[in-house]
Amino acid sequence: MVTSSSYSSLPYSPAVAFLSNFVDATAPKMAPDEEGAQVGNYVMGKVIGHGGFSVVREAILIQTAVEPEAPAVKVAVKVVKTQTGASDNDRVQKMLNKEITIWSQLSHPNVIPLIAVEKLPTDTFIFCELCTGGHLLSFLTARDGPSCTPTSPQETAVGEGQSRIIFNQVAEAIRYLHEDMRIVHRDIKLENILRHESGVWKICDFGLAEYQDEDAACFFGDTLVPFSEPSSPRDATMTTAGGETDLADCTIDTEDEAVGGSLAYSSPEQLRSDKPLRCPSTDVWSLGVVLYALLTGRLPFQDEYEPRLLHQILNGRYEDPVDCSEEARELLRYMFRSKPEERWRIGQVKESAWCRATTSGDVELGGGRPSDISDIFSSIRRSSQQQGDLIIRKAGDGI
Ligand SMILES: Nc1ncnc2c1ncn2[C@@H]1O[C@H](COP(=O)(O)OP(=O)(O)OP(=O)(O)O)[C@@H](O)[C@H]1O
Repeated sequence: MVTSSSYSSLPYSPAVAFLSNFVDATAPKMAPDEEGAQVGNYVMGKVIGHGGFSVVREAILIQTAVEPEAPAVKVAVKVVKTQTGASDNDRVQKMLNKEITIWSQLSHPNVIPLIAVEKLPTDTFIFCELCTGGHLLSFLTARDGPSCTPTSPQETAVGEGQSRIIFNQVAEAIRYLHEDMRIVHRDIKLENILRHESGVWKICDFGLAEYQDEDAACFFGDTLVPFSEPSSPRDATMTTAGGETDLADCTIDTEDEAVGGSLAYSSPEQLRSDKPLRCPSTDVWSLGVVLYALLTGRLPFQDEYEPRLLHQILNGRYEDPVDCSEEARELLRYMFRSKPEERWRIGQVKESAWCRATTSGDVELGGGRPSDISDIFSSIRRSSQQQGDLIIRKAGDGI
């Protein structure tokens, strides 16, 4: 009997092979990164996002594009030029390869799965699960109408119940990276947290991710520097998470490779370091910035004048969100401890009173109930498996 799996070893489905007989060989060739071009088993669709060196598009699995009865399988594809035009193109390509290596090892319901990679002479195409619900920044700003700036959320807090659902999902993704995979993300921010159509929140962008540095002084895993319980942080309207630091004490290297990530989310130890840190405490700080934005609709550390912003971060100065529960404010204080060895680890964050609490608002957000979520996760996993395991192909491998 002929089944769809009978064709799995062929580069194209029979329908595509048949249609290709009618292609005009003299027609001008389409660039592979244009809408309508075919790359691997996908047809390029519209642009849905932009990164520093990438364009992100929708793409449709070819089998589903030419077979009208089949439901269209859409994915996202990040396209990075082989020659980005940057003076340090070699470094960009090296970082891209690192991103692919790390991302391809990940498998978690709150992490966007990588599906396939196609390397052509002109571009690299990274196919991954599509999240049609936008990023967390747009989710927060959309609640306040069109007057919001595109770079920071406004005073549009989503309420503690909804914040907890979103935050617990993101924190679970970070726990998986830190504890199960020993990886640090290093670019946790609202724009890198995307909403799947099922309502589940997932992290993306592993462009700065790295394996944890087990020898680094700031790594406080079980076997190295034992975690010391911090003394109770103070409770003040303007919270200061550490002693005063003078800007002159710090080395601020402005090169991407040195600091990396977005300044408003950077930890004090990262700002003080002249090289990128590989310790999980920096992700916990950035996650604290995400939590603060969820609870208040504002970023905790923001100032148009960069030296003042650096000063706020280095001294851990933020406005205590007095309208929030004491449990939420306590969690923020421990996530914004200036000394990384005093900051809560991700496991402690997940075990905090605020994360474990339940309120009536907890079931309101799409896919919020644990039983529904696990159903969604297994169906997503099934659909990802149907699309096949990760394939990395280079030009010349029969593409
Ligand atoms: N899987 C996806 N589904 C839907 N949209 C996506 C997806 N991946 C990325 N995007 C969109 O594209 C944008 C850029 O993606 P991404 O952050 O991965 O690119 P990048 O080149 O690493 O960016 P940056 O330079 O900011 O690090 C995201 O903010 C998001 O809006």
